[in-house]
Amino acid sequence: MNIGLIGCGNIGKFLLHSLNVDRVLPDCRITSVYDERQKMNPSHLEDPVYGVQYYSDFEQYIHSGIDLVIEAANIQVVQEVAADIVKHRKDLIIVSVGALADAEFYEQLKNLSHTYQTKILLPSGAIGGLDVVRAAMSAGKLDSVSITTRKPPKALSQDGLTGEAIIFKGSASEAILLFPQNINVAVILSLAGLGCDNTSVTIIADPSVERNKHCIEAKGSFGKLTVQLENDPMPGNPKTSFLAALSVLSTLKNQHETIQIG
Ligand SMILES: NC(=O)C1=CN([C@@H]2O[C@H](COP(=O)(O)OP(=O)(O)OC[C@H]3O[C@@H](n4cnc5c(N)ncnc54)[C@H](OP(=O)(O)O)[C@@H]3O)[C@@H](O)[C@H]2O)C=CC1
Ligand SMILES: O=C([O-])CC(=O)C(=O)O
Repeated sequence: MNIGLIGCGNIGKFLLHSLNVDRVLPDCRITSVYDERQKMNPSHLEDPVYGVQYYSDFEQYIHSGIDLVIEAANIQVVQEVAADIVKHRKDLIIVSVGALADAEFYEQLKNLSHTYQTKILLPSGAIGGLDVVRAAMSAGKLDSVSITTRKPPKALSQDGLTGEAIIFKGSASEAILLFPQNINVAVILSLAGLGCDNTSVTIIADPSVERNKHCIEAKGSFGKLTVQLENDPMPGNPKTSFLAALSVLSTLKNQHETIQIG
């Protein structure tokens, strides 16, 4: 499978290395990278390290023989290109899932993926427990869902703190507007469960932690779920957990499995 990538930051570079150098999924290879900000002429450039071509022209990129696109850039990029990707009948993995907190945009993409018979895949990212939340939700057995995220101050632009500080308390809808690079996890949790307006979020900057910690709690007539994660951050971006990058590989791998677990 030929993959198109958008976003060559921490997650993107990890994917390039894992898929094109380590060949962890031998059938999958990133062949094309898109960044419309790069005004190149000619509009594509070959990368000798990863063997990919870079495109700043969307039409050339989307017609470069790719089967699926992975977005690992930011929410704005999802808003700008996701619909066009689906309209070109390419499957799409969205990592900046915060873009889908906009219910109208979410519905638009859902309808397009139905019309154009494509799949939009949303990795679990830096958290777990979504299987339980979805299962409870599917029969209306879910009453409340919350996530408490605790990160080192530098990840939240709160350098200089000497003690822990709650920097946000509210809904996932509000959280993703204020912390678009830090709380995509709250949006995927919301999409699995009660929606962005009904999922509670607390964000704490804590100088005593080095890992990104997420605590998910869900309650309903199914019982109670508590998931605690202590994620190592990506080396180049303290905001982003390594698990988020791994979850993209897992999503890719899962696509081809005939037996689906969970
Ligand atoms: N779902 C989840 O659980 C998680 C989601 N995320 C989200 O995943 C995304 C990627 O994370 P991460 O790799 O750590 O982020 P980085 O900031 O390290 O990388 C983002 C990359 O996207 C590039 N970029 C920005 N604008 C464009 C554009 N218009 N076209 C193409 N590329 C562009 C940036 O380039 P430049 O630096 O030159 O601007 C940068 O290289 C982020 O949105 C992050 O918030 C992260 C962790 C968990
Ligand atoms: O990687 C993490 O721990 C969470 C994160 O940045 C996000 O959800 O945006």
